[in-house]
Amino acid sequence: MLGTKGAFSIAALLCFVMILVVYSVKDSRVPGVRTLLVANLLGLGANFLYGFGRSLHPFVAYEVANTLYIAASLATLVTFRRFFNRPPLTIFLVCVLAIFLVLISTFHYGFNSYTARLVTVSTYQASIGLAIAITIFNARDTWSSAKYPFIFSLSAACVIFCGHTYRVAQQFLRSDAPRTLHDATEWNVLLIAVGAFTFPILTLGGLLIVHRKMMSAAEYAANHDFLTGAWSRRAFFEIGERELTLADRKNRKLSVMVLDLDNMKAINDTFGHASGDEALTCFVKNVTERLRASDYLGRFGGDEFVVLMPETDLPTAISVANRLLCQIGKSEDKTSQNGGTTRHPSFSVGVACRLPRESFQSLLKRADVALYKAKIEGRSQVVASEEPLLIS
Ligand SMILES: Nc1nc2c(ncn2[C@@H]2O[C@H](COP(=O)(O)OP(=O)(O)OP(=O)(O)O)[C@@H](O)[C@H]2O)c(=O)[nH]1
Repeated sequence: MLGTKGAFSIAALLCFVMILVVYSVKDSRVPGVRTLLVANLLGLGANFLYGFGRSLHPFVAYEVANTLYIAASLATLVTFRRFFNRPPLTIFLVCVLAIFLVLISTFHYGFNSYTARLVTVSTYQASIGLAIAITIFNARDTWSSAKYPFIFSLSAACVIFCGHTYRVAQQFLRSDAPRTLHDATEWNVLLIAVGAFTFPILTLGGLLIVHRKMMSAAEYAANHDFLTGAWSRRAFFEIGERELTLADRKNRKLSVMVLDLDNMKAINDTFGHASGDEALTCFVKNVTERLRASDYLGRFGGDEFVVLMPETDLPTAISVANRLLCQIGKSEDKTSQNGGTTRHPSFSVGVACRLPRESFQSLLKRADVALYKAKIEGRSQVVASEEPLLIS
């Protein structure tokens, strides 16, 4: 049967392995990774001292070991709060650590009681397990479609809460409750093993979350334009083909509009490239705010954008384009927060509604031809295409 020293040694080894793995994602830019690294360093020290510190000075065996353990779990809590952009509550947690240290010293030097120390440590650990579980649960709206890393971590935090609560209860209920940390009764070893192993397991959950966040960031970068956040050309085509199939199946209309900012070159040449960038970003934000949630705005390149409007016929698409032009294209240039001026260039729009069995490329081409007409007819206007083109 595994003894308590064996359990602490394995837990220390697991923390060491976790350090090596977490270190490999330290440059992932996911907030919380460095705190997770610190948590495992502290956990490694705590488990080592719990296992072998009794041969050292009592202050190291009791105060230092317990403080490292609690600091490790506080750092884990901060990690999970950072994962979900919650404030780390550093000052509050430092106060918790100080109170803990005072209590442990009191139950060591003032009134030497193993039970009192056990209750203190396990109550803290149960509270931290609960706090981590609540943090993960409260952020469920931000869990991506792949929920596994979040459910895994939530379960590990719940096991920590239940395990430590059970340990405290058993200390009062059982006649053979342990009198020292290294008491070799089966249930003492079992509970210590559960407590010691769940933190590396929680780290594993954290790593799964980091991995998920890295994948989400990569997916976002591949599918969105870096400057404006609009859908990338590639993603827009994928969405277009999907919506086209859907429109066919449900026998619904599908419209697109191609929007091109007027005289962007003049803005860049007169006010600088940064001003041009800001005009593009501002344009996307303004258009997005005025579209339905079911519409898609993509950047096709330069100052040309495309909007895909499912379930929209031509008259509706034209009125949407005119509304956008009226509300955004005719806005005055505004003084921005940093004292500069945000340019609101006007734009030209080509609109097309899908003809029966028409391909997505042909639909886009017709809208593009209509845009060209709008440009040569004087810009800042909407032109609709009704002519089918012979493109398959
Ligand atoms: N600042 C900035 N400018 C861009 C970006 N992409 C394209 N442009 C500029 O947008 C301009 C696009 O030129 P065109 O569409 O040919 O012409 P235009 O000046 O907008 O004039 P019309 O479209 O004919 O009204 C070029 O000067 C590009 O340098 C970008 O990401 N940032």
